[in-house]
Amino acid sequence: MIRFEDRAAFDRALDRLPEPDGSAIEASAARQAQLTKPAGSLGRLEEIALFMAGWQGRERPRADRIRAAIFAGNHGVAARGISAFPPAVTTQMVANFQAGGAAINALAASCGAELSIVPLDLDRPTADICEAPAMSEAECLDALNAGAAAVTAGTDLLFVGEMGIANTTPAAALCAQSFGGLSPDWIGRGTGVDDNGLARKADAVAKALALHGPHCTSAFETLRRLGGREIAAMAGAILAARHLSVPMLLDGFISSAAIAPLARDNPAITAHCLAAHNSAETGHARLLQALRLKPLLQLDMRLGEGSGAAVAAQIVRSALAAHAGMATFAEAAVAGAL
Ligand SMILES: Cc1cc2ncn([C@H]3O[C@H](COP(=O)(O)O)[C@@H](O)[C@H]3O)c2cc1C
Ligand SMILES: O=C(O)c1cccnc1
Repeated sequence: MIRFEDRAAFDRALDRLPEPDGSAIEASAARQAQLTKPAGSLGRLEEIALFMAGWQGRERPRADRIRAAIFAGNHGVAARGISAFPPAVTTQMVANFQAGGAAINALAASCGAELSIVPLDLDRPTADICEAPAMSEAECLDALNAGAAAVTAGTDLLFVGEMGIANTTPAAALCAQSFGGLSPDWIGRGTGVDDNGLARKADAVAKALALHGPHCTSAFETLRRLGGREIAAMAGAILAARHLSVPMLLDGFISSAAIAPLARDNPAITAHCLAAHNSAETGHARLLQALRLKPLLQLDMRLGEGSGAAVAAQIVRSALAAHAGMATFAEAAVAGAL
């Protein structure tokens, strides 16, 4: 298991990222070239198979052990009227996850993922990012480590998700801080705020950036000041997964925003991640471009919880089923290309 002892350990882990297993990728590509289909005809399914081969270190990667971790946190900035729902919904939805009644329960079961729910100090919202850093150094480290603790070596595929009323606002702030651009580019309606709510979000992001921007000199500091516990937990899980060579699916706007400050410091952090889908939330398409990730799906989803990743996991399973299960030209006695 990975644990970040202090912020310097987190910085070091982000600085020294392991690479995928090149020989497994080569072996997998050699097998792919022999399968009974025109070269390239399975399109991105072929890329996915090689991606998974590299991180799993095997010619025929598997999708038997899929795990999902959903992190939940509450946000002080929610008091600014920036969500269409009250903050109490975070805790209520955690109970719903635990009872099996949320979208992610159904979708995780459908893709065969083992789901863990990780509530993070729900009775202690983070500070309002317009007034103070969201978290102390110790709180941020705890959240990063809660994420890291959810990652198990030998997992075939991992995805992370979140629940935290108001968290599209810190997510927008993280994007603006990490990649620049105008705040409105990163601000969307989240759970469905009206125009006044949208204006309050823009105001909150502008205030937070003015207060913290000059101090956001590292990924850790950016997450600590502008993020939230569930967001830092997703970042910790992403970095830990990299060090345990576990391939990942990123979900929507918020899970992609969690990796943004890491990518700002070390763009190579995205190499073990596939982007599951392009969320309907404003800013996600721009964010995926900045991360240089091409989403697998465009389903107009905008839920979070890891829901888009659970659907995309089905695509990964299909890719690996074809790669492992198809006959070669020789085995099937089919003539190869002229
Ligand atoms: C019932 C319900 C279930 C959810 N599941 C995920 N979210 C999503 O909506 C929230 C972010 O949007 P905003 O910034 O507008 O609050 C997060 O909790 C996110 O996971 C939900 C929201 C609600 C209301
Ligand atoms: O894309 C997401 O992750 C998202 C969008 C809106 C609300 N909650 C989550």
